[in-house]
Amino acid sequence: MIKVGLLGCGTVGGGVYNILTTKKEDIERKLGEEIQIKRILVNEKNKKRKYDVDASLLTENYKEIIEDPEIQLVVELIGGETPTLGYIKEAINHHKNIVTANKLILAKYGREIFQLAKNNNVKVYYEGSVGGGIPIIKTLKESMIANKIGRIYGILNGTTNYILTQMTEKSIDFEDALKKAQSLGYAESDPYFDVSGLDCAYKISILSSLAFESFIDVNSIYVEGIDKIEREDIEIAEELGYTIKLLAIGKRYEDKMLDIRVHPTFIPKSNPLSKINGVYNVVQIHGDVVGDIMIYGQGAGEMPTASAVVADIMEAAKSIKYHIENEYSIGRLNGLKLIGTDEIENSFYIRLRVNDIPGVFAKIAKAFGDNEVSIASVIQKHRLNPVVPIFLLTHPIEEKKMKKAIDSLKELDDVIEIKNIIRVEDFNEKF
Ligand SMILES: NC(=O)C1=CN([C@@H]2O[C@H](COP(=O)(O)OP(=O)(O)OC[C@H]3O[C@@H](n4cnc5c(N)ncnc54)[C@H](OP(=O)(O)O)[C@@H]3O)[C@@H](O)[C@H]2O)C=CC1
Ligand SMILES: N[C@@H](CC=O)C(=O)O
Repeated sequence: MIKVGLLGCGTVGGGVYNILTTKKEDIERKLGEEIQIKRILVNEKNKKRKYDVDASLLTENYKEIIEDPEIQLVVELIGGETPTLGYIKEAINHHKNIVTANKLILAKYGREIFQLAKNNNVKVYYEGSVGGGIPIIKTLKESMIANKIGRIYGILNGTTNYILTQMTEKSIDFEDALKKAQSLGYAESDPYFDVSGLDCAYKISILSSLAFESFIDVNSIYVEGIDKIEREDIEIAEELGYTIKLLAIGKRYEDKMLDIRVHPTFIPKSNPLSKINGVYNVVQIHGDVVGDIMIYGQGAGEMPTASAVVADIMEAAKSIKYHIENEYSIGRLNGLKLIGTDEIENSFYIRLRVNDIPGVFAKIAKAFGDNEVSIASVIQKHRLNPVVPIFLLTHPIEEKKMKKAIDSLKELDDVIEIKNIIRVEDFNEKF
Protein backbone atom coordinates (compact mmCIF):
# COMPACT_ATOMS: atom_id res chain seq x y z
CA MET A 1 0.00 0.00 0.00
CA ILE A 2 1.27 3.49 -0.91
CA LYS A 3 0.26 6.15 1.63
CA VAL A 4 -0.31 9.64 0.33
CA GLY A 5 -0.53 13.03 2.02
CA LEU A 6 -2.55 15.71 0.24
CA LEU A 7 -1.60 19.36 0.76
CA GLY A 8 -4.79 21.23 -0.23
CA CYS A 9 -8.32 20.08 -0.89
CA GLY A 10 -9.74 22.93 -2.97
CA THR A 11 -10.72 22.80 -6.64
CA VAL A 12 -7.99 20.38 -7.79
CA GLY A 13 -7.36 18.68 -4.44
CA GLY A 14 -11.11 18.00 -4.10
CA GLY A 15 -11.13 16.46 -7.57
CA VAL A 16 -8.12 14.28 -6.71
CA TYR A 17 -9.80 13.12 -3.48
CA ASN A 18 -12.93 12.30 -5.45
CA ILE A 19 -11.08 10.23 -8.08
CA LEU A 20 -8.89 8.39 -5.56
CA THR A 21 -11.92 7.42 -3.47
CA THR A 22 -14.55 6.68 -6.15
CA LYS A 23 -12.12 4.85 -8.48
CA LYS A 24 -10.18 3.12 -5.70
CA GLU A 25 -10.68 -0.45 -6.98
CA ASP A 26 -10.02 0.50 -10.58
CA ILE A 27 -6.78 2.23 -9.63
CA GLU A 28 -5.67 -0.73 -7.50
CA ARG A 29 -6.43 -3.15 -10.35
CA LYS A 30 -4.44 -1.09 -12.85
CA LEU A 31 -1.55 -0.49 -10.48
CA GLY A 32 -1.46 -3.77 -8.58
CA GLU A 33 -1.17 -1.65 -5.45
CA GLU A 34 -3.55 0.21 -3.16
CA ILE A 35 -3.28 3.98 -2.82
CA GLN A 36 -4.48 5.34 0.48
CA ILE A 37 -4.92 9.01 1.40
CA LYS A 38 -3.58 9.17 4.95
CA ARG A 39 -3.89 12.89 5.71
CA ILE A 40 -5.13 16.09 4.04
CA LEU A 41 -3.76 19.51 4.94
CA VAL A 42 -6.23 22.39 4.61
CA ASN A 43 -6.43 25.97 5.76
CA GLU A 44 -9.70 25.55 7.62
CA LYS A 45 -10.81 22.10 8.78
CA ASN A 46 -14.42 23.09 9.36
CA LYS A 47 -15.04 24.65 5.98
CA LYS A 48 -17.93 23.20 3.96
CA ARG A 49 -16.52 21.18 1.04
CA LYS A 50 -17.95 20.09 -2.27
CA TYR A 51 -17.21 16.41 -1.60
CA ASP A 52 -17.95 14.46 1.51
CA VAL A 53 -14.33 14.37 2.70
CA ASP A 54 -13.63 12.06 5.65
CA ALA A 55 -13.20 14.65 8.44
CA SER A 56 -10.77 12.44 10.36
CA LEU A 57 -8.24 12.87 7.53
CA LEU A 58 -8.19 16.68 7.70
CA THR A 59 -5.46 18.55 9.51
CA GLU A 60 -4.27 22.14 9.74
CA ASN A 61 -0.77 21.04 10.80
CA TYR A 62 1.52 20.28 7.83
CA LYS A 63 3.97 18.41 10.07
CA GLU A 64 1.41 15.61 10.46
CA ILE A 65 2.07 14.88 6.79
CA ILE A 66 5.65 15.85 6.23
CA GLU A 67 6.98 14.15 9.34
CA ASP A 68 4.87 11.00 9.02
CA PRO A 69 7.31 8.21 8.07
CA GLU A 70 4.51 6.12 6.56
CA ILE A 71 3.69 8.77 3.93
CA GLN A 72 5.87 8.22 0.86
CA LEU A 73 4.17 10.63 -1.49
CA VAL A 74 3.14 14.26 -0.88
CA VAL A 75 0.71 15.84 -3.34
CA GLU A 76 0.95 19.63 -3.23
CA LEU A 77 -2.25 21.37 -4.38
CA ILE A 78 -2.21 24.53 -2.30
CA GLY A 79 -0.67 26.78 -4.93
CA GLY A 80 1.36 29.99 -4.64
CA GLU A 81 4.81 30.44 -3.20
CA THR A 82 4.30 30.74 0.56
CA PRO A 83 4.13 28.48 2.54
CA THR A 84 4.21 26.01 -0.33
CA LEU A 85 7.87 26.20 -1.32
CA GLY A 86 8.90 25.53 2.28
CA TYR A 87 6.51 22.55 2.53
CA ILE A 88 7.81 21.02 -0.70
CA LYS A 89 11.44 21.40 0.33
CA GLU A 90 10.77 19.99 3.81
CA ALA A 91 8.87 17.06 2.34
CA ILE A 92 11.76 16.28 -0.03
CA ASN A 93 14.23 16.52 2.84
CA HIS A 94 12.05 13.94 4.60
CA HIS A 95 12.51 11.71 1.50
CA LYS A 96 8.96 12.10 0.20
CA ASN A 97 8.23 11.98 -3.52
CA ILE A 98 6.28 15.00 -4.74
CA VAL A 99 3.37 15.50 -7.11
CA THR A 100 2.48 19.12 -7.78
CA ALA A 101 0.42 21.23 -10.18
CA ASN A 102 2.17 24.39 -9.02
CA LYS A 103 3.68 26.03 -12.12
CA LEU A 104 4.84 29.13 -10.23
CA ILE A 105 7.01 27.07 -7.89
CA LEU A 106 8.44 24.99 -10.74
CA ALA A 107 9.13 27.95 -13.01
CA LYS A 108 10.78 29.98 -10.26
CA TYR A 109 12.47 27.30 -8.16
CA GLY A 110 12.47 24.24 -10.44
CA ARG A 111 16.23 23.91 -10.66
CA GLU A 112 16.65 24.01 -6.87
CA ILE A 113 13.74 21.60 -6.27
CA PHE A 114 14.92 19.03 -8.83
CA GLN A 115 18.44 19.14 -7.45
CA LEU A 116 17.14 18.67 -3.90
CA ALA A 117 15.00 15.75 -5.08
CA LYS A 118 18.01 14.17 -6.76
CA ASN A 119 20.08 14.57 -3.60
CA ASN A 120 17.35 12.82 -1.61
CA ASN A 121 16.72 10.19 -4.28
CA VAL A 122 13.05 11.09 -4.68
CA LYS A 123 11.11 12.33 -7.70
CA VAL A 124 8.98 15.32 -8.59
CA TYR A 125 5.99 14.87 -10.91
CA TYR A 126 4.22 17.85 -12.45
CA GLU A 127 1.91 16.86 -15.30
CA GLY A 128 -0.93 19.01 -13.88
CA SER A 129 1.23 22.14 -13.88
CA VAL A 130 0.85 22.84 -17.63
CA GLY A 131 -2.27 22.47 -19.75
CA GLY A 132 -4.59 21.02 -17.06
CA GLY A 133 -5.67 17.62 -18.36
CA ILE A 134 -3.39 17.63 -21.43
CA PRO A 135 -0.56 15.07 -21.10
CA ILE A 136 2.06 17.50 -22.36
CA ILE A 137 4.88 16.91 -19.87
CA LYS A 138 4.95 13.20 -20.65
CA THR A 139 4.75 13.97 -24.36
CA LEU A 140 7.86 16.15 -24.19
CA LYS A 141 9.80 14.03 -21.70
CA GLU A 142 9.05 10.66 -23.23
CA SER A 143 7.06 10.49 -26.44
CA MET A 144 9.16 13.11 -28.29
CA ILE A 145 12.49 12.16 -26.75
CA ALA A 146 14.02 11.27 -30.15
CA ASN A 147 13.32 14.76 -31.49
CA LYS A 148 15.13 18.04 -31.42
CA ILE A 149 12.35 20.51 -30.72
CA GLY A 150 12.37 23.63 -32.90
CA ARG A 151 9.21 25.39 -31.85
CA ILE A 152 6.35 25.35 -29.37
CA TYR A 153 3.14 27.32 -29.69
CA GLY A 154 0.72 27.12 -26.80
CA ILE A 155 -2.58 28.45 -25.63
CA LEU A 156 -1.79 27.61 -22.04
CA ASN A 157 -4.19 29.51 -19.83
CA GLY A 158 -7.79 28.34 -19.57
CA THR A 159 -9.05 31.46 -17.81
CA THR A 160 -7.85 33.95 -20.42
CA ASN A 161 -8.90 31.74 -23.32
CA TYR A 162 -12.32 31.44 -21.73
CA ILE A 163 -12.51 35.24 -21.26
CA LEU A 164 -11.42 36.00 -24.84
CA THR A 165 -13.89 33.44 -26.22
CA GLN A 166 -16.74 34.93 -24.19
CA MET A 167 -15.80 38.43 -25.35
CA THR A 168 -15.60 37.24 -28.99
CA GLU A 169 -18.60 34.96 -29.25
CA LYS A 170 -21.01 36.39 -26.71
CA SER A 171 -19.89 40.04 -26.57
CA ILE A 172 -19.58 39.64 -22.79
CA ASP A 173 -17.45 42.24 -20.99
CA PHE A 174 -14.03 41.35 -19.62
CA GLU A 175 -15.05 41.69 -15.95
CA ASP A 176 -18.15 39.49 -16.30
CA ALA A 177 -16.23 36.84 -18.24
CA LEU A 178 -13.54 36.79 -15.53
CA LYS A 179 -16.17 36.33 -12.81
CA LYS A 180 -17.58 33.34 -14.72
CA ALA A 181 -14.11 31.81 -15.09
CA GLN A 182 -13.58 32.20 -11.35
CA SER A 183 -16.91 30.58 -10.49
CA LEU A 184 -16.01 27.63 -12.74
CA GLY A 185 -12.76 27.07 -10.79
CA TYR A 186 -10.47 27.96 -13.71
CA ALA A 187 -8.77 31.05 -12.29
CA GLU A 188 -5.89 31.21 -9.84
CA SER A 189 -6.82 32.31 -6.31
CA ASP A 190 -5.42 35.68 -7.39
CA PRO A 191 -6.59 36.01 -11.02
CA TYR A 192 -3.92 38.65 -11.65
CA PHE A 193 -1.63 35.71 -12.47
CA ASP A 194 -3.97 34.63 -15.28
CA VAL A 195 -4.85 38.03 -16.72
CA SER A 196 -1.30 39.42 -16.59
CA GLY A 197 0.04 36.48 -18.62
CA LEU A 198 2.32 35.37 -15.75
CA ASP A 199 0.64 31.98 -15.35
CA CYS A 200 1.25 31.40 -19.04
CA ALA A 201 4.88 32.51 -18.69
CA TYR A 202 5.44 29.98 -15.90
CA LYS A 203 3.99 27.28 -18.14
CA ILE A 204 6.00 28.12 -21.26
CA SER A 205 9.14 28.31 -19.14
CA ILE A 206 8.47 24.75 -17.91
CA LEU A 207 7.77 23.47 -21.43
CA SER A 208 10.75 25.31 -22.92
CA SER A 209 13.08 24.03 -20.21
CA LEU A 210 12.07 20.50 -21.16
CA ALA A 211 11.97 21.04 -24.91
CA PHE A 212 15.20 22.99 -25.21
CA GLU A 213 16.97 21.21 -22.34
CA SER A 214 18.04 24.51 -20.95
CA PHE A 215 16.75 25.96 -17.70
CA ILE A 216 14.78 29.09 -18.62
CA ASP A 217 14.77 31.97 -16.17
CA VAL A 218 11.13 33.00 -16.10
CA ASN A 219 12.07 36.59 -15.27
CA SER A 220 13.71 37.00 -18.66
CA ILE A 221 10.60 36.00 -20.63
CA TYR A 222 8.69 38.83 -22.30
CA VAL A 223 5.13 38.77 -20.87
CA GLU A 224 2.05 40.75 -21.78
CA GLY A 225 -1.45 39.94 -20.53
CA ILE A 226 -4.93 40.40 -21.96
CA ASP A 227 -6.02 43.32 -19.79
CA LYS A 228 -5.63 45.89 -22.60
CA ILE A 229 -7.73 43.99 -25.14
CA GLU A 230 -10.99 45.77 -25.90
CA ARG A 231 -14.01 44.59 -27.81
CA GLU A 232 -13.03 46.88 -30.67
CA ASP A 233 -9.73 44.98 -31.14
CA ILE A 234 -11.61 41.68 -31.20
CA GLU A 235 -14.09 43.00 -33.77
CA ILE A 236 -11.39 44.37 -36.06
CA ALA A 237 -9.41 41.12 -35.80
CA GLU A 238 -12.55 39.21 -36.81
CA GLU A 239 -13.11 41.50 -39.80
CA LEU A 240 -9.53 41.02 -40.93
CA GLY A 241 -9.75 37.22 -40.64
CA TYR A 242 -7.93 36.77 -37.32
CA THR A 243 -8.73 35.66 -33.78
CA ILE A 244 -6.95 37.16 -30.77
CA LYS A 245 -5.44 34.58 -28.41
CA LEU A 246 -2.99 34.79 -25.53
CA LEU A 247 -0.19 32.85 -27.19
CA ALA A 248 2.92 31.39 -25.59
CA ILE A 249 5.80 30.99 -28.01
CA GLY A 250 9.08 29.10 -27.67
CA LYS A 251 11.46 28.95 -30.64
CA ARG A 252 15.01 27.73 -31.02
CA TYR A 253 17.32 29.50 -33.45
CA GLU A 254 20.40 27.66 -34.68
CA ASP A 255 21.21 25.99 -31.38
CA LYS A 256 22.28 29.33 -29.95
CA MET A 257 19.27 31.49 -29.29
CA LEU A 258 15.80 31.04 -27.88
CA ASP A 259 12.82 33.28 -28.46
CA ILE A 260 10.36 32.78 -25.61
CA ARG A 261 7.44 35.12 -25.03
CA VAL A 262 3.80 35.41 -24.03
CA HIS A 263 1.45 38.02 -25.47
CA PRO A 264 -1.94 38.52 -27.11
CA THR A 265 -1.56 37.56 -30.75
CA PHE A 266 -3.53 37.89 -33.97
CA ILE A 267 -3.86 34.31 -35.23
CA PRO A 268 -5.11 33.78 -38.81
CA LYS A 269 -8.45 32.00 -38.84
CA SER A 270 -6.95 29.42 -41.19
CA ASN A 271 -4.65 28.24 -38.38
CA PRO A 272 -6.13 25.54 -36.10
CA LEU A 273 -4.94 27.38 -32.96
CA SER A 274 -7.52 30.08 -33.71
CA LYS A 275 -10.28 27.51 -33.18
CA ILE A 276 -9.29 26.51 -29.63
CA ASN A 277 -11.98 28.10 -27.53
CA GLY A 278 -13.26 28.37 -23.98
CA VAL A 279 -11.27 26.61 -21.28
CA TYR A 280 -9.49 24.47 -23.87
CA ASN A 281 -5.71 24.71 -24.20
CA VAL A 282 -3.52 23.54 -27.04
CA VAL A 283 0.16 22.88 -27.58
CA GLN A 284 1.63 22.64 -31.07
CA ILE A 285 5.19 21.37 -31.21
CA HIS A 286 7.61 20.92 -34.07
CA GLY A 287 10.14 18.11 -33.68
CA ASP A 288 12.81 17.46 -36.31
CA VAL A 289 11.85 13.80 -36.63
CA VAL A 290 8.11 13.73 -36.12
CA GLY A 291 7.26 17.12 -37.70
CA ASP A 292 4.31 19.00 -36.20
CA ILE A 293 2.15 17.53 -33.47
CA MET A 294 -0.80 19.17 -31.77
CA ILE A 295 -2.36 18.15 -28.49
CA TYR A 296 -5.38 19.78 -26.90
CA GLY A 297 -7.86 19.43 -24.08
CA GLN A 298 -9.31 21.27 -21.10
CA GLY A 299 -6.55 23.41 -19.65
CA ALA A 300 -8.09 24.19 -16.28
CA GLY A 301 -10.84 23.10 -13.94
CA GLU A 302 -11.31 20.46 -11.28
CA MET A 303 -11.58 17.17 -13.14
CA PRO A 304 -9.25 17.73 -16.13
CA THR A 305 -6.46 18.82 -13.78
CA ALA A 306 -7.24 16.08 -11.26
CA SER A 307 -6.95 13.57 -14.11
CA ALA A 308 -3.34 14.67 -14.72
CA VAL A 309 -2.52 14.76 -11.00
CA VAL A 310 -3.91 11.26 -10.39
CA ALA A 311 -1.90 9.97 -13.37
CA ASP A 312 1.20 11.38 -11.65
CA ILE A 313 0.20 9.81 -8.33
CA MET A 314 -0.15 6.44 -10.04
CA GLU A 315 3.16 6.82 -11.82
CA ALA A 316 4.86 7.84 -8.58
CA ALA A 317 3.28 4.85 -6.82
CA LYS A 318 4.60 2.55 -9.55
CA SER A 319 8.04 4.06 -9.22
CA ILE A 320 8.01 3.62 -5.44
CA LYS A 321 6.72 0.05 -5.75
CA TYR A 322 9.39 -1.00 -8.27
CA HIS A 323 12.19 1.14 -6.75
CA ILE A 324 12.77 3.05 -10.00
CA GLU A 325 15.66 5.47 -9.54
CA ASN A 326 15.47 9.21 -10.11
CA GLU A 327 16.22 9.98 -13.76
CA TYR A 328 17.00 13.22 -15.54
CA SER A 329 15.08 16.39 -14.86
CA ILE A 330 14.68 19.76 -16.56
CA GLY A 331 17.62 21.94 -17.51
CA ARG A 332 20.46 19.60 -18.46
CA LEU A 333 22.08 21.84 -21.04
CA ASN A 334 23.19 25.41 -20.75
CA GLY A 335 24.24 28.12 -23.11
CA LEU A 336 21.07 28.90 -25.07
CA LYS A 337 20.48 32.62 -24.76
CA LEU A 338 17.11 34.38 -24.89
CA ILE A 339 16.66 36.92 -27.69
CA GLY A 340 15.05 40.21 -26.65
CA THR A 341 11.78 41.02 -28.43
CA ASP A 342 13.39 44.10 -30.05
CA GLU A 343 15.32 41.83 -32.43
CA ILE A 344 12.25 39.88 -33.51
CA GLU A 345 10.38 40.57 -36.70
CA ASN A 346 6.59 40.50 -36.63
CA SER A 347 3.66 42.14 -38.28
CA PHE A 348 1.82 44.42 -35.89
CA TYR A 349 -1.77 45.51 -35.51
CA ILE A 350 -1.89 49.06 -34.18
CA ARG A 351 -5.07 50.86 -33.15
CA LEU A 352 -5.03 54.61 -32.65
CA ARG A 353 -7.30 57.61 -32.51
CA VAL A 354 -6.59 60.41 -34.95
CA ASN A 355 -8.11 63.65 -36.20
CA ASP A 356 -10.22 62.71 -39.19
CA ILE A 357 -8.52 64.99 -41.70
CA PRO A 358 -7.53 64.34 -45.30
CA GLY A 359 -4.00 62.97 -45.59
CA VAL A 360 -3.77 61.60 -42.08
CA PHE A 361 -3.01 58.08 -43.36
CA ALA A 362 -0.19 59.34 -45.55
CA LYS A 363 1.43 61.04 -42.53
CA ILE A 364 1.13 57.87 -40.47
CA ALA A 365 2.44 55.63 -43.21
CA LYS A 366 5.44 57.98 -43.56
CA ALA A 367 6.30 57.46 -39.89
CA PHE A 368 6.66 53.76 -40.65
CA GLY A 369 8.75 54.33 -43.77
CA ASP A 370 7.49 53.45 -47.20
CA ASN A 371 5.84 50.07 -47.69
CA GLU A 372 5.83 49.07 -44.01
CA VAL A 373 2.07 49.41 -43.54
CA SER A 374 -0.01 46.87 -45.43
CA ILE A 375 -3.50 47.87 -44.30
CA ALA A 376 -4.70 51.14 -42.79
CA SER A 377 -8.35 51.77 -42.28
CA VAL A 378 -10.78 54.04 -40.46
CA ILE A 379 -13.26 52.26 -38.26
CA GLN A 380 -16.26 53.32 -40.31
CA LYS A 381 -18.90 53.51 -37.61
CA HIS A 382 -17.10 56.52 -36.10
CA ARG A 383 -16.63 58.35 -39.41
CA LEU A 384 -18.81 61.37 -38.61
CA ASN A 385 -16.77 62.30 -35.53
CA PRO A 386 -13.80 64.67 -35.66
CA VAL A 387 -11.62 62.14 -33.80
CA VAL A 388 -11.86 58.62 -35.21
CA PRO A 389 -10.33 55.28 -34.34
CA ILE A 390 -8.17 53.82 -37.07
CA PHE A 391 -6.07 50.72 -37.28
CA LEU A 392 -2.97 49.71 -39.15
CA LEU A 393 -1.58 46.33 -40.02
CA THR A 394 2.13 46.47 -40.73
CA HIS A 395 4.28 44.23 -42.87
CA PRO A 396 6.81 42.18 -40.88
CA ILE A 397 9.10 44.70 -39.22
CA GLU A 398 11.68 44.45 -36.43
CA GLU A 399 10.12 45.40 -33.13
CA LYS A 400 12.69 48.11 -32.43
CA LYS A 401 11.81 49.75 -35.80
CA MET A 402 8.14 49.53 -34.96
CA LYS A 403 8.78 51.24 -31.61
CA LYS A 404 10.69 54.02 -33.37
CA ALA A 405 7.76 54.53 -35.74
CA ILE A 406 5.38 54.67 -32.77
CA ASP A 407 7.60 57.35 -31.19
CA SER A 408 7.36 59.46 -34.32
CA LEU A 409 3.59 58.88 -34.48
CA LYS A 410 3.30 60.27 -30.96
CA GLU A 411 4.85 63.50 -32.18
CA LEU A 412 2.22 64.04 -34.87
CA ASP A 413 -0.44 66.57 -33.83
CA ASP A 414 -3.19 64.60 -35.53
CA VAL A 415 -2.45 61.40 -33.60
CA ILE A 416 -4.46 61.73 -30.41
CA GLU A 417 -3.80 58.38 -28.73
CA ILE A 418 -2.19 54.97 -29.40
CA LYS A 419 -4.81 52.57 -28.05
CA ASN A 420 -3.31 49.13 -28.59
CA ILE A 421 -0.50 47.26 -30.32
CA ILE A 422 -0.85 43.51 -30.89
CA ARG A 423 1.59 41.14 -32.61
CA VAL A 424 0.49 39.12 -35.62
CA GLU A 425 2.00 35.61 -35.93
CA ASP A 426 2.35 34.25 -39.44
CA PHE A 427 3.22 30.61 -38.50
CA ASN A 428 5.20 30.20 -41.72
CA GLU A 429 8.71 29.84 -40.35
CA LYS A 430 10.43 26.58 -41.16
CA PHE A 431 12.36 24.65 -38.52
N1 LIG B 1 -7.86 25.33 -10.66
C1 LIG B 1 -7.32 24.89 -11.78
O1 LIG B 1 -7.99 24.77 -12.81
C2 LIG B 1 -5.89 24.51 -11.83
C3 LIG B 1 -5.03 24.73 -10.77
N2 LIG B 1 -3.72 24.38 -10.86
C4 LIG B 1 -2.84 24.58 -9.72
O2 LIG B 1 -3.25 23.70 -8.67
C5 LIG B 1 -2.97 24.29 -7.42
C6 LIG B 1 -4.24 24.33 -6.57
O3 LIG B 1 -5.21 25.13 -7.24
P1 LIG B 1 -6.75 25.14 -6.80
O4 LIG B 1 -7.18 23.78 -6.41
O5 LIG B 1 -7.47 25.85 -7.88
O6 LIG B 1 -6.67 26.06 -5.51
P2 LIG B 1 -7.80 26.29 -4.40
O7 LIG B 1 -7.63 27.69 -3.94
O8 LIG B 1 -9.13 25.86 -4.88
O9 LIG B 1 -7.38 25.28 -3.21
C7 LIG B 1 -6.31 25.53 -2.38
C8 LIG B 1 -6.33 24.53 -1.23
O10 LIG B 1 -5.19 24.76 -0.42
C9 LIG B 1 -5.57 24.99 0.94
N3 LIG B 1 -4.69 26.01 1.49
C10 LIG B 1 -4.53 27.28 1.05
N4 LIG B 1 -3.61 27.91 1.79
C11 LIG B 1 -3.19 27.02 2.73
C12 LIG B 1 -2.25 27.07 3.79
N5 LIG B 1 -1.54 28.17 4.06
N6 LIG B 1 -2.08 25.96 4.54
C13 LIG B 1 -2.78 24.86 4.30
N7 LIG B 1 -3.68 24.74 3.31
C14 LIG B 1 -3.88 25.82 2.54
C15 LIG B 1 -7.01 25.46 0.91
O11 LIG B 1 -7.61 25.10 2.15
P3 LIG B 1 -9.18 25.37 2.45
O12 LIG B 1 -9.90 24.40 1.55
O13 LIG B 1 -9.36 25.05 3.88
O14 LIG B 1 -9.41 26.80 2.10
C16 LIG B 1 -7.54 24.66 -0.30
O15 LIG B 1 -7.96 23.39 0.13
C17 LIG B 1 -2.38 25.66 -7.74
O16 LIG B 1 -0.98 25.54 -7.77
C18 LIG B 1 -2.90 25.97 -9.13
O17 LIG B 1 -2.08 26.84 -9.84
C19 LIG B 1 -3.18 23.79 -11.98
C20 LIG B 1 -3.99 23.54 -13.05
C21 LIG B 1 -5.38 23.91 -13.08
N1 LIG C 1 -5.57 29.41 -13.80
C1 LIG C 1 -5.04 28.44 -14.66
C2 LIG C 1 -5.33 27.08 -14.09
C3 LIG C 1 -4.59 26.01 -14.75
O1 LIG C 1 -3.37 26.01 -14.82
C4 LIG C 1 -5.68 28.55 -16.03
O2 LIG C 1 -6.68 29.25 -16.15
O3 LIG C 1 -5.14 27.96 -16.98
